[in-house]
Amino acid sequence: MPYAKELRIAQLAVQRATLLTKSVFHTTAKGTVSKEDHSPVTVGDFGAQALIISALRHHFPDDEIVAEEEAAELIANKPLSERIWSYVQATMLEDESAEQELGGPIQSEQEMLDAIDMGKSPGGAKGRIWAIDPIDGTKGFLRGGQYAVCLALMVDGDVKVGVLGCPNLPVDDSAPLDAHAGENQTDAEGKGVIFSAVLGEGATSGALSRGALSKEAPIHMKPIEDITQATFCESVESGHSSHSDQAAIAKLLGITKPSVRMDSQAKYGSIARGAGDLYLRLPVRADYEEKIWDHAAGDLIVREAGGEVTDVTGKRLDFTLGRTLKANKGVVAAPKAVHGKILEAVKQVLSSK
Ligand SMILES: Nc1ncnc2c1ncn2[C@@H]1O[C@H](COP(=O)(O)O)[C@@H](O)[C@H]1OP(=O)(O)O
Ligand SMILES: [Mg+2]
Repeated sequence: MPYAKELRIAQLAVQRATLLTKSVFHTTAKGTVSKEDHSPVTVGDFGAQALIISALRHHFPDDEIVAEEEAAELIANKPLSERIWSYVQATMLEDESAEQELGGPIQSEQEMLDAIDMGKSPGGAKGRIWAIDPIDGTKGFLRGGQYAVCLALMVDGDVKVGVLGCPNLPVDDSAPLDAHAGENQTDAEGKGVIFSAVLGEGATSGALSRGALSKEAPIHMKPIEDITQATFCESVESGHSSHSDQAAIAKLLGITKPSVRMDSQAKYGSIARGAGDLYLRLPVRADYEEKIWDHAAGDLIVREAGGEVTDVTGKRLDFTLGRTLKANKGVVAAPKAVHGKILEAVKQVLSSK
């Protein structure tokens, strides 16, 4: 299979980084990390980014990396840096050979800071570029709801590999999404899934456990026979996408079920496995540029599961323009067969504003 090594390393790196975010969440819940500047998001974001970059550097030293965080804040804040370092040191895959495969643990706090700072690539249309979002869905993470650890490889602007670690989604692909999918899912029975895709090779899901990664199963979007029965996913945050425009589109399509609100790229994974049908992300602010790390993995996973992903004008997401999707506005993701129909409704609602 093409990109087999990249896929394997990406999956293990996401698995390990996800473990760190979970342990930060749990320690925080017990009150250990409580000061403002040691917020669980900050600690989890930096720690997960360090772990992912160190694995990528070990295997693919010449690749570029686009990641959300920079180390400057930590260099100016020693207690915060030490706090993150303690989590990074304590996080290891249970499967020892997999841990070794990732290049083993980071050796020092300085090495951790150096790793964090290797995510400053400007991105672009040429070469091999990884995009990392160590904790996508910050608000969901804090609520104990949905968040995702996201990693994608682009080659000459084309997403080739995408991996999403979603620790609070059900393992079972056929578990229906309900309106509470985004709430307090932490450590509920049977939670934790890793979605993966390689361009041209399909998309899969598997259990995201502490131990060796389980065998994965192919996933597919659900064929929609009657659009009025569709379930659509949207952000929890009304500042990230327009709930009112999305409601108007649903109404125009005759959809009567309430939307399922959840944070992060868990939305892409959920529709890719057929648990939901559509993902609508209508812009709130005309000047917001979506970040490549917020979409690269999800875009590929949905397309490889039989879906189509465009912006609100019908253009494919364009990952060649740097760290943001500056040529796109919003996201419309749906099974191929109905995407055109959804897009018509999107255009109609937007033009009537
Ligand atoms: N105005 C905005 N429009 C769309 N997305 C936004 C906006 N502001 C922030 N975001 C991004 O939305 C992502 C979360 O999406 P979701 O609502 O689907 O969970 C975050 O990565 C966040 O970026 P940031 O990390 O810079 O805050
Ligand atoms: Mg994000």
